[in-house]
Amino acid sequence: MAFELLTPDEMTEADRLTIGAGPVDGIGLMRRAGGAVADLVLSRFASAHPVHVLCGPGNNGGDGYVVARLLVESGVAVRLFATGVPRAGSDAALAAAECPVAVEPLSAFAPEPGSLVVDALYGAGLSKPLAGEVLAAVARTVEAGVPVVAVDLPSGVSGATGEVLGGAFKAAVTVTFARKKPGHLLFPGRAHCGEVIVADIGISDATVVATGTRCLENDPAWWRPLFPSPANDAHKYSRGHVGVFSGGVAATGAARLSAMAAARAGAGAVTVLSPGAALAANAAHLTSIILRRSDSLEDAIAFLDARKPAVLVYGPGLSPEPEVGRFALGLMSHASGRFGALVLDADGITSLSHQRAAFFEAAKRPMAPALVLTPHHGEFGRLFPDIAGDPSLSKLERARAAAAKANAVIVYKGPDTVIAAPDGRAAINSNGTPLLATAGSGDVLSGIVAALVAQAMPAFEAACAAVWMHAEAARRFGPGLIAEDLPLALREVVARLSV
Ligand SMILES: NC(=O)C1=CN([C@@H]2O[C@H](COP(=O)(O)OP(=O)(O)OC[C@H]3O[C@@H](n4cnc5c(N)ncnc54)[C@H](O)[C@@H]3O)[C@@H](O)[C@H]2O)[C@@H](O)CC1
Ligand SMILES: [K+]
Repeated sequence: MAFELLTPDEMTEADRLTIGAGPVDGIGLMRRAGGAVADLVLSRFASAHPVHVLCGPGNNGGDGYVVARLLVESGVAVRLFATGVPRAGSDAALAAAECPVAVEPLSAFAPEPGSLVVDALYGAGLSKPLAGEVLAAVARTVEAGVPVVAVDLPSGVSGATGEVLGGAFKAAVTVTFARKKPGHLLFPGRAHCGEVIVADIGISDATVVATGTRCLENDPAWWRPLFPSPANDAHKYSRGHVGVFSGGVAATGAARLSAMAAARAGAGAVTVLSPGAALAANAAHLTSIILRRSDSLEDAIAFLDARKPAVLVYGPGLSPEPEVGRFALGLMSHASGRFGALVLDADGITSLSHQRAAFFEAAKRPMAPALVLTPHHGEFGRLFPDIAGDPSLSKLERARAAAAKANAVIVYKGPDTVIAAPDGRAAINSNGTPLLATAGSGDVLSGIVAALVAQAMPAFEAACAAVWMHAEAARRFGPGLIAEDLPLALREVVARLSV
């Protein structure tokens, strides 16, 4: 599986294990890394003249010296600008010694029309914000508008967090090695990487696994084997029954969006649980979705006892008041034997910020339902203010910390949605689209998650699949999308996943 993401530390470990196992040594890996970048330059930027290779003092710079040598050997006009000198005896020093191109100081670098910049200043070893002549080189490159090929990462982008430290190159193409890094997928770094190409430099799949990485790029390739398909003898309830709680008379649409999405994502039966005052509003807009009155926890429990739905969705169209959170806690304490999982979204999450401790305690009880929380940034900050307020944590680390704290699968939404499980597994989504930045799209997502869990897909994989399907449906529909379009747009996505 090639979807693992390696943090810079894990990548260092992969290098170490590979070199330790032999026969390739450090300079051998560096020659392969530089060779992959040179191949890319020759195939994609054949007319670039000259190529300006910018080299830093570490191994990223070492890759740059290899690139410069190989390009010169291929007849390309190359100028090489360096900041700092590779440490004596290092692989980078060896690469520099093999490079026939004269070294000019970085301060002399000025992009020329028609040129290409190869950014080999800093990669995995970025340790502080860009400053001084490096920042000036970034500014001159942006001003000149010349294309940039970044080696491993655009200098200034943290491979671990996607943060931009001080400033960063904006690459047309980034060539990284063995596997992508979280910083290629997390914003703002992702916006600096351009197209990301992963070059094989001889680090084996087994070595990648041996680093202990527990983070994946979200992709159907690894969750599709768990994607549900109905058994030949299925009936509507065996295909998974989802219950969705509706808001009051002026806020019923969100639950219906969620319910429709659940039905389109394969739930055999979906029930909207509506306050009496909103029954008529819901009834006017529902056909295949079952409608049931529910004005109290007792009403809800009566439904659970009678129908034993697999999954409940609680949040769309509700309000952030404490009683909404108390109702969620009530559902959780009556889950055992009645329903298997609870998807909390929107104000179902915000309302619990009034009773955080009770919620976290309830989530850890042995008989608690499986939980999936789908917060956007604001909701995340309200339920997990300590985690959200810790500037040392990346979005990936925040999602993981929240998943452990709430004993829940966390879908931390955004352009770079992170899905994290309480056991430490995580995924970063990469097919997101700004088309999803539209009212009601989150309600649809919660319905998809619920439907997949109701069809017995494990919660983490279901959440990953739902996030991917949601974005894929939006992409297929295209511009003009509103949330109402998403459930029908899911049809084709489900059909393709089901073959
Ligand atoms: N054998 C290996 O380990 C391999 C490493 N590879 C390359 O090696 C890179 C990692 O090399 P390193 O660990 O040496 O790290 P880097 O080359 O990314 O940077 C480390 C050096 O830059 C300095 N530095 C970091 N940030 C700075 C800043 N903002 N301003 C000024 N100086 C700064 C550090 O003090 C250190 O001297 C990868 O990104 C990849 O390109 C590849 O060649 C594949 C094989
Ligand atoms: K770089």
